[in-house]
Amino acid sequence: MIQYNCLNPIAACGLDLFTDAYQKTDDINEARAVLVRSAAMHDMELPKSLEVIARAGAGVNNIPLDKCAEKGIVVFNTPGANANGVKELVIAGMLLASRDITGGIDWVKENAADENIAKAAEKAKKAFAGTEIMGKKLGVIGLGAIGVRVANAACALGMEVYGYDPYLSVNAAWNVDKAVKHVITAEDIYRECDFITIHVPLLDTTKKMINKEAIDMMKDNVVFLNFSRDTLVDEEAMAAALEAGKVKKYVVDFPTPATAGKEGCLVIPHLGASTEESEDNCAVMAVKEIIDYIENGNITNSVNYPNCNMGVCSGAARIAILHKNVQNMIARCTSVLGEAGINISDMTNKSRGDYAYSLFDLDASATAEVTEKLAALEGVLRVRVIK
Ligand SMILES: NC(=O)C1=CN([C@@H]2O[C@H](COP(=O)(O)OP(=O)(O)OC[C@H]3O[C@@H](n4cnc5c(N)ncnc54)[C@H](O)[C@@H]3O)[C@@H](O)[C@H]2O)C=CC1
Ligand SMILES: O=C(O)C(=O)COP(=O)(O)O
Repeated sequence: MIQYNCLNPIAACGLDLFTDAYQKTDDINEARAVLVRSAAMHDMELPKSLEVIARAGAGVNNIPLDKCAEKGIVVFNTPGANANGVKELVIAGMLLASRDITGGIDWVKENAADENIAKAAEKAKKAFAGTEIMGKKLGVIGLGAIGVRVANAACALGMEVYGYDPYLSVNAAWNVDKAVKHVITAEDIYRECDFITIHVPLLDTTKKMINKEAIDMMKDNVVFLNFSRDTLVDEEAMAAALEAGKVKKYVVDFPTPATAGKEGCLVIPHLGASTEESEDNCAVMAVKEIIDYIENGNITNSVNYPNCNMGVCSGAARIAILHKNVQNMIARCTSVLGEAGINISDMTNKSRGDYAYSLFDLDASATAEVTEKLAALEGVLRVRVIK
Protein backbone atom coordinates (compact mmCIF):
# COMPACT_ATOMS: atom_id res chain seq x y z
CA MET A 1 0.00 0.00 0.00
CA ILE A 2 1.20 3.48 -0.83
CA GLN A 3 0.23 5.71 2.08
CA TYR A 4 -0.60 9.37 1.64
CA ASN A 5 -1.39 12.03 4.20
CA CYS A 6 -3.48 15.20 3.80
CA LEU A 7 -2.34 18.14 5.93
CA ASN A 8 -5.43 20.11 4.82
CA PRO A 9 -8.79 18.94 3.48
CA ILE A 10 -8.36 18.05 -0.21
CA ALA A 11 -11.33 17.81 -2.60
CA ALA A 12 -12.73 14.29 -2.96
CA CYS A 13 -12.73 14.36 -6.77
CA GLY A 14 -8.93 14.50 -6.59
CA LEU A 15 -8.47 11.85 -3.90
CA ASP A 16 -10.86 9.57 -5.81
CA LEU A 17 -8.20 9.29 -8.55
CA PHE A 18 -6.02 7.24 -6.20
CA THR A 19 -6.43 3.54 -6.99
CA ASP A 20 -6.72 0.73 -4.45
CA ALA A 21 -2.93 0.69 -4.29
CA TYR A 22 -3.09 3.90 -2.26
CA GLN A 23 -4.35 4.41 1.28
CA LYS A 24 -4.97 7.57 3.28
CA THR A 25 -3.17 7.76 6.62
CA ASP A 26 -3.49 10.26 9.44
CA ASP A 27 0.11 9.63 10.42
CA ILE A 28 2.59 11.57 8.30
CA ASN A 29 5.36 9.33 9.67
CA GLU A 30 4.18 6.46 7.50
CA ALA A 31 3.34 8.52 4.41
CA ARG A 32 5.17 8.42 1.08
CA ALA A 33 3.12 11.34 -0.24
CA VAL A 34 1.68 14.47 1.36
CA LEU A 35 -1.04 16.74 0.04
CA VAL A 36 -1.18 20.24 1.49
CA ARG A 37 -2.82 23.63 1.00
CA SER A 38 -1.68 26.38 3.38
CA ALA A 39 -0.57 24.30 6.40
CA ALA A 40 2.80 25.54 7.69
CA MET A 41 5.45 22.89 7.06
CA HIS A 42 8.64 24.78 7.90
CA ASP A 43 8.93 23.45 11.45
CA MET A 44 7.66 19.95 10.72
CA GLU A 45 9.81 16.86 11.01
CA LEU A 46 9.80 15.24 7.57
CA PRO A 47 9.90 11.45 7.84
CA LYS A 48 12.34 9.31 5.81
CA SER A 49 9.37 7.64 4.13
CA LEU A 50 8.29 10.90 2.50
CA GLU A 51 9.05 11.08 -1.25
CA VAL A 52 6.68 13.71 -2.56
CA ILE A 53 4.67 16.75 -1.44
CA ALA A 54 1.96 18.24 -3.64
CA ARG A 55 0.71 21.74 -2.82
CA ALA A 56 -2.90 21.90 -4.06
CA GLY A 57 -2.52 25.56 -4.96
CA ALA A 58 0.07 28.07 -6.17
CA GLY A 59 2.03 29.58 -3.27
CA VAL A 60 4.72 27.36 -1.76
CA ASN A 61 6.07 29.73 0.90
CA ASN A 62 4.62 27.39 3.56
CA ILE A 63 6.95 24.56 2.46
CA PRO A 64 10.73 24.31 3.12
CA LEU A 65 11.72 23.75 -0.53
CA ASP A 66 15.48 23.50 -0.05
CA LYS A 67 15.21 21.24 2.99
CA CYS A 68 12.92 18.98 0.94
CA ALA A 69 15.29 18.98 -2.06
CA GLU A 70 18.16 18.07 0.25
CA LYS A 71 16.16 15.11 1.60
CA GLY A 72 15.24 13.96 -1.91
CA ILE A 73 11.59 15.02 -1.56
CA VAL A 74 10.07 16.45 -4.73
CA VAL A 75 7.61 19.31 -4.16
CA PHE A 76 4.89 20.07 -6.71
CA ASN A 77 2.33 22.86 -7.01
CA THR A 78 -0.66 23.23 -9.32
CA PRO A 79 0.01 26.23 -11.58
CA GLY A 80 -3.09 28.10 -12.69
CA ALA A 81 -5.53 25.63 -11.14
CA ASN A 82 -7.05 28.23 -8.79
CA ALA A 83 -6.28 31.35 -10.83
CA ASN A 84 -9.84 32.02 -11.98
CA GLY A 85 -11.14 31.82 -8.41
CA VAL A 86 -8.65 34.48 -7.33
CA LYS A 87 -9.31 36.63 -10.40
CA GLU A 88 -13.03 36.78 -9.65
CA LEU A 89 -12.38 37.82 -6.04
CA VAL A 90 -9.95 40.53 -7.13
CA ILE A 91 -12.64 42.01 -9.41
CA ALA A 92 -15.04 41.82 -6.46
CA GLY A 93 -12.38 43.55 -4.33
CA MET A 94 -12.15 46.46 -6.75
CA LEU A 95 -15.93 46.86 -6.71
CA LEU A 96 -16.09 46.61 -2.90
CA ALA A 97 -13.42 49.31 -2.65
CA SER A 98 -15.26 51.61 -5.09
CA ARG A 99 -18.76 51.45 -3.66
CA ASP A 100 -19.75 50.95 -0.03
CA ILE A 101 -21.63 47.73 -0.75
CA THR A 102 -20.86 46.17 2.64
CA GLY A 103 -21.81 49.40 4.46
CA GLY A 104 -25.12 49.43 2.59
CA ILE A 105 -25.85 45.78 3.34
CA ASP A 106 -25.01 46.36 7.03
CA TRP A 107 -27.42 49.34 7.05
CA VAL A 108 -30.22 47.11 5.70
CA LYS A 109 -29.52 44.48 8.39
CA GLU A 110 -29.57 47.15 11.09
CA ASN A 111 -32.88 48.51 9.81
CA ALA A 112 -34.53 45.18 9.01
CA ALA A 113 -37.32 45.74 11.58
CA ASP A 114 -38.30 49.11 10.09
CA GLU A 115 -41.64 48.77 8.28
CA ASN A 116 -40.78 51.81 6.21
CA ILE A 117 -37.36 50.47 5.21
CA ALA A 118 -37.99 51.01 1.49
CA LYS A 119 -38.57 54.73 1.97
CA ALA A 120 -35.78 55.05 4.54
CA ALA A 121 -33.35 53.35 2.12
CA GLU A 122 -33.94 55.99 -0.53
CA LYS A 123 -32.90 58.63 2.01
CA ALA A 124 -29.99 56.70 3.49
CA LYS A 125 -28.38 55.49 0.26
CA LYS A 126 -26.41 58.65 -0.45
CA ALA A 127 -24.09 57.67 2.40
CA PHE A 128 -23.05 54.55 0.45
CA ALA A 129 -22.59 56.05 -3.04
CA GLY A 130 -19.31 55.43 -4.86
CA THR A 131 -17.45 55.49 -8.14
CA GLU A 132 -17.21 53.19 -11.16
CA ILE A 133 -14.15 51.24 -12.24
CA MET A 134 -14.66 51.75 -15.99
CA GLY A 135 -12.10 54.21 -17.33
CA LYS A 136 -9.88 53.96 -14.25
CA LYS A 137 -6.26 52.85 -14.47
CA LEU A 138 -5.35 49.45 -13.02
CA GLY A 139 -1.75 48.39 -12.49
CA VAL A 140 -1.03 44.67 -12.32
CA ILE A 141 2.28 43.68 -10.71
CA GLY A 142 3.08 40.11 -11.74
CA LEU A 143 1.53 38.78 -14.92
CA GLY A 144 1.40 35.08 -14.15
CA ALA A 145 -1.64 32.82 -14.10
CA ILE A 146 -3.66 35.20 -11.90
CA GLY A 147 -2.25 38.55 -13.04
CA VAL A 148 -2.99 37.84 -16.72
CA ARG A 149 -6.56 36.84 -15.93
CA VAL A 150 -7.11 39.93 -13.78
CA ALA A 151 -5.60 42.19 -16.46
CA ASN A 152 -7.77 40.68 -19.21
CA ALA A 153 -10.96 40.84 -17.14
CA ALA A 154 -10.25 44.47 -16.22
CA CYS A 155 -9.76 45.34 -19.92
CA ALA A 156 -13.14 43.76 -20.63
CA LEU A 157 -14.66 45.96 -17.89
CA GLY A 158 -13.32 49.07 -19.62
CA MET A 159 -10.35 49.76 -17.38
CA GLU A 160 -7.04 51.05 -18.70
CA VAL A 161 -4.59 48.34 -17.65
CA TYR A 162 -0.84 48.58 -17.03
CA GLY A 163 1.19 45.38 -16.57
CA TYR A 164 4.60 44.89 -14.95
CA ASP A 165 6.49 41.59 -14.86
CA PRO A 166 10.25 41.49 -15.47
CA TYR A 167 10.15 37.68 -15.82
CA LEU A 168 7.09 37.45 -18.08
CA SER A 169 6.73 33.93 -19.51
CA VAL A 170 6.12 33.31 -23.21
CA ASN A 171 2.80 31.74 -22.29
CA ALA A 172 1.70 34.86 -20.40
CA ALA A 173 2.84 37.08 -23.27
CA TRP A 174 0.63 35.07 -25.65
CA ASN A 175 -2.36 35.19 -23.34
CA VAL A 176 -2.39 38.75 -22.08
CA ASP A 177 -4.79 41.17 -23.77
CA LYS A 178 -2.98 43.33 -26.32
CA ALA A 179 -4.62 46.41 -24.77
CA VAL A 180 -2.53 45.95 -21.60
CA LYS A 181 0.23 48.58 -21.50
CA HIS A 182 3.58 46.92 -20.89
CA VAL A 183 5.60 48.92 -18.38
CA ILE A 184 9.19 48.15 -17.49
CA THR A 185 9.43 49.44 -13.94
CA ALA A 186 7.08 49.07 -11.00
CA GLU A 187 7.44 52.83 -10.49
CA ASP A 188 5.42 53.43 -13.68
CA ILE A 189 2.59 51.51 -12.04
CA TYR A 190 2.93 53.34 -8.70
CA ARG A 191 2.86 56.78 -10.37
CA GLU A 192 0.07 56.17 -12.90
CA CYS A 193 -2.57 53.90 -11.45
CA ASP A 194 -5.80 54.40 -9.50
CA PHE A 195 -5.93 50.70 -8.54
CA ILE A 196 -2.88 48.49 -8.02
CA THR A 197 -3.02 44.73 -7.59
CA ILE A 198 -0.06 42.48 -6.79
CA HIS A 199 0.23 38.88 -8.04
CA VAL A 200 3.79 37.77 -7.33
CA PRO A 201 5.10 34.87 -5.20
CA LEU A 202 6.42 35.61 -1.71
CA LEU A 203 10.21 35.31 -1.99
CA ASP A 204 13.13 36.94 -0.16
CA THR A 205 13.28 39.37 -3.10
CA THR A 206 9.57 40.29 -3.02
CA LYS A 207 9.03 40.45 0.77
CA LYS A 208 7.83 43.95 1.74
CA MET A 209 8.32 45.16 -1.84
CA ILE A 210 5.34 47.45 -1.18
CA ASN A 211 7.10 49.64 1.40
CA LYS A 212 6.91 53.33 2.35
CA GLU A 213 9.05 54.33 -0.61
CA ALA A 214 6.74 52.54 -3.06
CA ILE A 215 3.58 53.88 -1.40
CA ASP A 216 4.93 57.43 -1.43
CA MET A 217 5.20 57.20 -5.23
CA MET A 218 1.54 56.19 -5.58
CA LYS A 219 -1.28 58.58 -6.51
CA ASP A 220 -3.34 60.02 -3.69
CA ASN A 221 -6.48 57.95 -3.04
CA VAL A 222 -5.04 54.81 -4.61
CA VAL A 223 -6.75 51.48 -3.95
CA PHE A 224 -4.23 48.71 -3.28
CA LEU A 225 -5.25 45.04 -3.60
CA ASN A 226 -3.20 42.19 -2.17
CA PHE A 227 -4.44 38.68 -2.87
CA SER A 228 -0.92 37.24 -2.89
CA ARG A 229 0.63 37.21 0.61
CA ASP A 230 0.41 39.60 3.59
CA THR A 231 4.17 40.08 3.94
CA LEU A 232 4.59 41.40 0.39
CA VAL A 233 3.34 44.64 1.94
CA ASP A 234 4.95 46.55 4.80
CA GLU A 235 1.79 46.72 6.89
CA GLU A 236 3.08 49.50 9.13
CA ALA A 237 3.73 51.70 6.10
CA MET A 238 0.31 50.76 4.69
CA ALA A 239 -1.43 51.61 8.00
CA ALA A 240 0.30 55.00 8.07
CA ALA A 241 -0.72 55.66 4.45
CA LEU A 242 -4.34 54.76 5.23
CA GLU A 243 -4.33 57.07 8.25
CA ALA A 244 -2.83 59.89 6.22
CA GLY A 245 -5.51 59.42 3.54
CA LYS A 246 -2.86 58.60 0.92
CA VAL A 247 -4.30 55.13 0.31
CA LYS A 248 -8.09 55.03 0.01
CA LYS A 249 -8.55 51.30 0.62
CA TYR A 250 -6.29 48.32 1.24
CA VAL A 251 -8.05 45.18 0.09
CA VAL A 252 -6.25 42.13 1.44
CA ASP A 253 -6.97 38.39 1.51
CA PHE A 254 -4.83 37.69 4.60
CA PRO A 255 -6.04 38.93 8.01
CA THR A 256 -3.35 39.98 10.48
CA PRO A 257 -3.62 41.91 13.76
CA ALA A 258 -2.33 44.96 11.85
CA THR A 259 -5.13 44.97 9.25
CA ALA A 260 -8.13 43.16 10.77
CA GLY A 261 -10.78 45.68 11.80
CA LYS A 262 -8.65 48.63 10.70
CA GLU A 263 -10.41 51.62 9.12
CA GLY A 264 -9.78 51.62 5.36
CA CYS A 265 -8.85 47.92 5.22
CA LEU A 266 -11.17 45.48 3.51
CA VAL A 267 -9.93 42.20 4.88
CA ILE A 268 -11.05 38.83 3.53
CA PRO A 269 -10.19 35.55 5.34
CA HIS A 270 -8.02 34.02 2.55
CA LEU A 271 -10.92 33.10 0.28
CA GLY A 272 -9.19 33.60 -3.10
CA ALA A 273 -8.99 29.91 -3.94
CA SER A 274 -11.92 28.77 -1.82
CA THR A 275 -14.33 27.92 -4.62
CA GLU A 276 -15.59 24.49 -5.51
CA GLU A 277 -14.04 24.77 -8.96
CA SER A 278 -10.59 25.86 -7.77
CA GLU A 279 -10.51 23.27 -5.00
CA ASP A 280 -11.46 20.53 -7.48
CA ASN A 281 -8.93 21.70 -10.11
CA CYS A 282 -6.11 21.87 -7.57
CA ALA A 283 -6.90 18.48 -6.03
CA VAL A 284 -7.09 16.72 -9.40
CA MET A 285 -3.83 18.26 -10.64
CA ALA A 286 -2.01 17.55 -7.37
CA VAL A 287 -3.10 13.90 -7.23
CA LYS A 288 -2.18 13.32 -10.90
CA GLU A 289 1.28 14.77 -10.24
CA ILE A 290 1.77 12.45 -7.27
CA ILE A 291 0.59 9.36 -9.16
CA ASP A 292 2.84 10.05 -12.16
CA TYR A 293 5.80 10.61 -9.85
CA ILE A 294 5.19 7.54 -7.66
CA GLU A 295 4.33 5.17 -10.52
CA ASN A 296 6.53 6.43 -13.37
CA GLY A 297 9.09 8.72 -11.75
CA ASN A 298 7.95 11.59 -13.99
CA ILE A 299 8.12 15.15 -12.64
CA THR A 300 5.67 17.80 -13.84
CA ASN A 301 5.27 21.19 -12.13
CA SER A 302 7.89 20.71 -9.45
CA VAL A 303 9.10 23.79 -7.60
CA ASN A 304 12.36 22.29 -6.29
CA TYR A 305 13.41 19.67 -8.86
CA PRO A 306 13.55 19.85 -12.67
CA ASN A 307 10.71 18.65 -14.82
CA CYS A 308 11.48 15.26 -16.34
CA ASN A 309 9.30 12.86 -18.29
CA MET A 310 10.13 9.45 -19.79
CA GLY A 311 6.51 8.33 -20.10
CA VAL A 312 5.55 4.89 -18.82
CA CYS A 313 8.38 2.37 -18.49
CA SER A 314 7.94 -0.35 -21.11
CA GLY A 315 11.23 -2.09 -20.34
CA ALA A 316 12.22 -4.44 -17.54
CA ALA A 317 13.01 -1.88 -14.87
CA ARG A 318 13.30 1.82 -14.05
CA ILE A 319 15.17 3.61 -11.30
CA ALA A 320 15.11 7.29 -10.36
CA ILE A 321 18.08 9.03 -8.77
CA LEU A 322 17.75 12.39 -7.04
CA HIS A 323 21.16 13.97 -6.68
CA LYS A 324 23.22 17.11 -6.38
CA ASN A 325 23.89 18.98 -9.60
CA VAL A 326 27.63 18.34 -9.56
CA GLN A 327 30.10 16.98 -12.10
CA ASN A 328 30.60 13.30 -12.78
CA MET A 329 27.34 12.11 -11.18
CA ILE A 330 26.07 10.34 -14.31
CA ALA A 331 29.41 8.63 -14.91
CA ARG A 332 29.50 7.34 -11.33
CA CYS A 333 25.91 6.09 -11.50
CA THR A 334 26.37 4.38 -14.87
CA SER A 335 29.57 2.71 -13.73
CA VAL A 336 27.75 1.16 -10.74
CA LEU A 337 25.12 -0.18 -13.16
CA GLY A 338 27.80 -1.28 -15.64
CA GLU A 339 29.81 -3.11 -12.99
CA ALA A 340 26.61 -4.95 -12.01
CA GLY A 341 26.18 -6.02 -15.64
CA ILE A 342 22.95 -4.07 -16.10
CA ASN A 343 22.41 -2.48 -19.52
CA ILE A 344 20.78 0.97 -19.65
CA SER A 345 18.16 1.04 -22.41
CA ASP A 346 17.13 4.66 -21.98
CA MET A 347 17.99 7.56 -19.69
CA THR A 348 17.35 11.25 -19.00
CA ASN A 349 19.16 13.70 -16.78
CA LYS A 350 17.80 17.13 -15.89
CA SER A 351 19.03 19.77 -13.50
CA ARG A 352 17.63 22.77 -11.70
CA GLY A 353 19.89 24.96 -9.60
CA ASP A 354 21.76 22.83 -7.06
CA TYR A 355 19.71 19.69 -7.70
CA ALA A 356 19.38 17.17 -10.51
CA TYR A 357 17.30 14.16 -11.43
CA SER A 358 18.16 11.11 -13.48
CA LEU A 359 15.86 8.38 -14.75
CA PHE A 360 17.32 5.11 -16.01
CA ASP A 361 15.38 2.42 -17.85
CA LEU A 362 17.20 -0.87 -17.43
CA ASP A 363 17.24 -4.24 -19.17
CA ALA A 364 17.25 -6.00 -15.79
CA SER A 365 16.05 -5.14 -12.30
CA ALA A 366 18.50 -3.40 -10.00
CA THR A 367 19.17 -5.58 -6.96
CA ALA A 368 19.11 -4.15 -3.43
CA GLU A 369 22.93 -4.31 -3.48
CA VAL A 370 23.05 -2.12 -6.59
CA THR A 371 20.57 0.46 -5.29
CA GLU A 372 22.49 0.60 -2.00
CA LYS A 373 25.71 1.28 -3.91
CA LEU A 374 24.00 4.04 -5.87
CA ALA A 375 22.53 5.55 -2.71
CA ALA A 376 25.98 5.54 -1.11
CA LEU A 377 27.54 7.64 -3.89
CA GLU A 378 28.52 11.12 -2.74
CA GLY A 379 25.91 13.63 -3.93
CA VAL A 380 23.10 11.08 -4.26
CA LEU A 381 20.12 12.15 -2.15
CA ARG A 382 17.68 9.35 -2.86
CA VAL A 383 17.31 6.32 -5.10
CA ARG A 384 13.84 5.10 -6.01
CA VAL A 385 13.03 1.79 -7.67
CA ILE A 386 10.09 2.64 -9.90
CA LYS A 387 9.72 -0.77 -11.56
N1 LIG B 1 -5.43 34.47 -2.22
C1 LIG B 1 -5.33 33.21 -2.61
O1 LIG B 1 -6.13 32.35 -2.24
C2 LIG B 1 -4.27 32.82 -3.58
C3 LIG B 1 -3.07 33.48 -3.57
N2 LIG B 1 -2.09 33.14 -4.47
C4 LIG B 1 -0.84 33.90 -4.43
O2 LIG B 1 -0.68 34.54 -5.67
C5 LIG B 1 0.64 34.34 -6.14
C6 LIG B 1 0.65 34.36 -7.65
O3 LIG B 1 -0.08 33.23 -8.14
P1 LIG B 1 -0.03 32.83 -9.68
O4 LIG B 1 -0.36 33.99 -10.54
O5 LIG B 1 -0.82 31.59 -9.81
O6 LIG B 1 1.53 32.50 -9.84
P2 LIG B 1 2.42 32.55 -11.15
O7 LIG B 1 3.69 31.86 -10.79
O8 LIG B 1 1.67 32.06 -12.33
O9 LIG B 1 2.73 34.11 -11.38
C7 LIG B 1 3.60 34.85 -10.62
C8 LIG B 1 4.19 35.93 -11.53
O10 LIG B 1 4.93 36.85 -10.74
C9 LIG B 1 6.04 37.27 -11.53
N3 LIG B 1 7.04 37.89 -10.66
C10 LIG B 1 7.93 37.28 -9.84
N4 LIG B 1 8.65 38.21 -9.19
C11 LIG B 1 8.20 39.42 -9.61
C12 LIG B 1 8.54 40.77 -9.32
N5 LIG B 1 9.53 41.05 -8.43
N6 LIG B 1 7.87 41.76 -9.92
C13 LIG B 1 6.89 41.50 -10.80
N7 LIG B 1 6.53 40.24 -11.15
C14 LIG B 1 7.18 39.23 -10.56
C15 LIG B 1 6.49 35.99 -12.22
O11 LIG B 1 7.26 36.28 -13.37
C16 LIG B 1 5.16 35.35 -12.58
O12 LIG B 1 4.75 35.73 -13.88
C17 LIG B 1 1.07 32.99 -5.52
O13 LIG B 1 2.46 32.89 -5.41
C18 LIG B 1 0.38 33.01 -4.18
O14 LIG B 1 1.22 33.60 -3.22
C19 LIG B 1 -2.29 32.17 -5.41
C20 LIG B 1 -3.47 31.49 -5.46
C21 LIG B 1 -4.52 31.70 -4.50
O1 LIG C 1 -2.76 28.74 -3.88
C1 LIG C 1 -2.40 29.62 -3.08
O2 LIG C 1 -1.28 30.16 -3.12
C2 LIG C 1 -3.32 30.08 -2.04
O3 LIG C 1 -3.03 31.05 -1.35
C3 LIG C 1 -4.55 29.31 -1.79
O4 LIG C 1 -4.43 28.83 -0.47
P1 LIG C 1 -5.49 27.74 0.07
O5 LIG C 1 -5.31 26.53 -0.79
O6 LIG C 1 -6.84 28.36 -0.07
O7 LIG C 1 -5.09 27.53 1.49
